[in-house]
Amino acid sequence: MTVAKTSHPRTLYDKVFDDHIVKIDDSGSYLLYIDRHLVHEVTSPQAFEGLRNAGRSVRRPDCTLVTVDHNIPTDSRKSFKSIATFIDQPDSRLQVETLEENVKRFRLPYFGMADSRQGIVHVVGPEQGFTLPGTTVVCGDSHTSTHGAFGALAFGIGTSEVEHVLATQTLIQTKSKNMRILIDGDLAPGVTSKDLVLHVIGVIGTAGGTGCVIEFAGKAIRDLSIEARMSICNMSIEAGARAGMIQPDEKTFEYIKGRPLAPKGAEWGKAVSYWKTLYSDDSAHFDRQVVIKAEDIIPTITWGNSPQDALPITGKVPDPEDFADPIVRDGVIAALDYMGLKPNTPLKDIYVDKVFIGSCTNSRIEDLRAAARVVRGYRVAKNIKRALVVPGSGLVKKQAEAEGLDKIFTAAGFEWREAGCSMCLGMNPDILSPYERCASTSNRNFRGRQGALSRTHLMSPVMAAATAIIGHFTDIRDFKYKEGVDQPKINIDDVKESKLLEQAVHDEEKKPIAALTESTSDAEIEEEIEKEQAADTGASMEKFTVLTSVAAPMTKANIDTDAIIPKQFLKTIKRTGLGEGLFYEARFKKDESGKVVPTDFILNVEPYSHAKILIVTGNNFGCGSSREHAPWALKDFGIRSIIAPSFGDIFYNNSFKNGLLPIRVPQAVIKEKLYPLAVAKKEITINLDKQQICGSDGEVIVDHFDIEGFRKHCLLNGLDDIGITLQKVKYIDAYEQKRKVQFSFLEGGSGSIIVPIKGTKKSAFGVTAHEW
Ligand SMILES: CC(C)[C@H](C(=O)O)[C@@H](O)C(=O)O
Ligand code: SF4
Repeated sequence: MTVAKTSHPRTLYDKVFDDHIVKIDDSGSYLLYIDRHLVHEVTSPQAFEGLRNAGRSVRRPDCTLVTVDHNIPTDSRKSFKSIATFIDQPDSRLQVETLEENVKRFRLPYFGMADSRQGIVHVVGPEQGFTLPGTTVVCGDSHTSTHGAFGALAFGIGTSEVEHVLATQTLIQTKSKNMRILIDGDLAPGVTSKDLVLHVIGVIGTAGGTGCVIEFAGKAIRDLSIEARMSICNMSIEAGARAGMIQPDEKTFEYIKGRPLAPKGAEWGKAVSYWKTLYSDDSAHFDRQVVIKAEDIIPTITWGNSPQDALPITGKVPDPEDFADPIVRDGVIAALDYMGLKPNTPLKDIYVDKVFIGSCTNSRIEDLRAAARVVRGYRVAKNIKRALVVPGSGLVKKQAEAEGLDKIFTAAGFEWREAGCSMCLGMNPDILSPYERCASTSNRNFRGRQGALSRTHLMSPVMAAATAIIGHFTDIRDFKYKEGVDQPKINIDDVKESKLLEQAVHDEEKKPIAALTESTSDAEIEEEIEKEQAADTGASMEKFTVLTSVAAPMTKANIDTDAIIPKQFLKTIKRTGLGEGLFYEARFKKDESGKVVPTDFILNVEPYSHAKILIVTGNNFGCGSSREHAPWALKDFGIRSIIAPSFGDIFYNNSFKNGLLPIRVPQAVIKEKLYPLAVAKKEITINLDKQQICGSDGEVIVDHFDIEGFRKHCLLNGLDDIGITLQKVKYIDAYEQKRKVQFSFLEGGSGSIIVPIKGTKKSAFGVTAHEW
């Protein structure tokens, strides 16, 4: 374990980072130990396949926790028997079944659909006490940033990195910059942490936190509950940050205490002593600081297709005429057109069709309580076609039912669903129809996110609930709550929550093992393991040396990974064949007869349909979701390099793992030199070794672009970084030995959860993860 550098003042992020360094590479990249790895069905199949192909195993099942969330229907599970009979959509079913196969094959702690503890990964981790202060937490999901609310360093990773963590329990990382957002003062009544984070993103923009870990600090943050803090860190990814963090405090410790996977007995005291050291020192250096007055924030909603399109509810739909920059103006025109909005319409005059209360941002018990208080005694407005409440986990659902919230919602005309991601991105059947407008408590309003041509407006649970009742966007501060004694009761009782958690552990341990997907027998698994272990180890990646091609020009900013590869293509369990889905919504449309036909999108036009390079003038290419399907789709289409002023952090990382070279070039150089060449259909040449970009006549356009040494080395030589890390296994062993002593309270992890495997040799009732 590298000794923490204590000689100079450090930030919270610096401290957690330092405590996880396994090894610093000669090129300056860090091998970081990962304490907690959450896994779901969408981003893991290809990672497990990679392990199997290389004969590798999961290094720390006890640091791993698996659940299903994205693909599962949210219908009642009263008649649930198995995935095979419950999930109708074949590709969703295959993804969940594949996860169950992998859980069996690698003996991993798992909350399946029959387990009351199943839910959205980012709700389940904290709820179980798996997420702890000062830990490194990762998941193949961009909203892993949620867990930073506990003072954890938590970030989303791509599938190649999921595989890396499964195999090595480490990740190769570079150090991010430190950014602090200070929110002083008090939030006004009716203003929630969701308004706060939407306001922040409105101020700093979706690229505002690029390259940084943001620490949220100040009185307004300290005053928030832990669940409210989670909503803030959750959306730090929408601000472009690698992660969001909040200093852990007494409220944090109180929240964690007694949760099933939290440290117990003497380990608890040891943990708290360490957690109390996790704060930014007084004179610690922040590369960037933004100060916001809490009093300036009023209930906020979004109007466009980027979370930065946030406005106070008292505002009006923007007018393109007010924007001088042509890229921004065109973006506003396109967003208004997509969203079906007229400039200068007061936001409060906009009617909606559907309301969604759920997602990893706002589906916890406090969110549901707050929304229930709004709807109590009312009925949803006549124009509302559907209003859904989707609790974040089975246990949140039980808790809400114990408090009577479900009755309040159903009496008002809401549907009360089972836990999952649901209409946040509609990988399950919960979607909007084309042109439907939704008031949503989720975190992304990208085009097509909630269904093809869907229109999403982000807001807090109380604002969404009030919209459902009034029928159009409403300022919650003007809303008349019905608090009278004649109203249905909400029985808030926090004691019940810990009882429910305890009870769930007890019940689930006693239950007969749920029937997991059974297509592979245990004997077959054993045979497979032997074969795989005898197989060759070490995968490799396509080399990148010199690339010459025409380049396809694009001008948009904030091209998100939902646009690069929409959700319907995420249901594959393979890495290949995704080229067909690349920029699907922009590349294809339906003609009058309903036939799908190509549009005049740049990649459909010769010679760009054969371009190997993309040149993008707008900032923040690849922002949003962690889906590695985005670089897979680009690669499958034939693209090998993207040149842009800036990139989404996770997309940038994921590209390198797939032999794709993202190059950051100043916007002015792109606009003045590279873009004109692309438009003129001239070839350009990228030389990775020289770090140069040249024009078709050999003229040097970019003399020296930046790329980190380690990444360059891997790309030039086509090296698989899992193989490289495994050569350093003695350092990982040494770190783990020291961790056992210094951070003994992290041992155990998810190890006490019974792995639901029927008929294994170990026990007829399953095995606990630590036995393996
Ligand atoms: C499926 C997953 C890769 C994705 C993410 O990383 O965010 C999803 O959770 C989302 O919200 O778009
Ligand atoms: S953002 Fe939505 S889809 Fe992604 S993990 Fe959260 S709830 Fe699931």
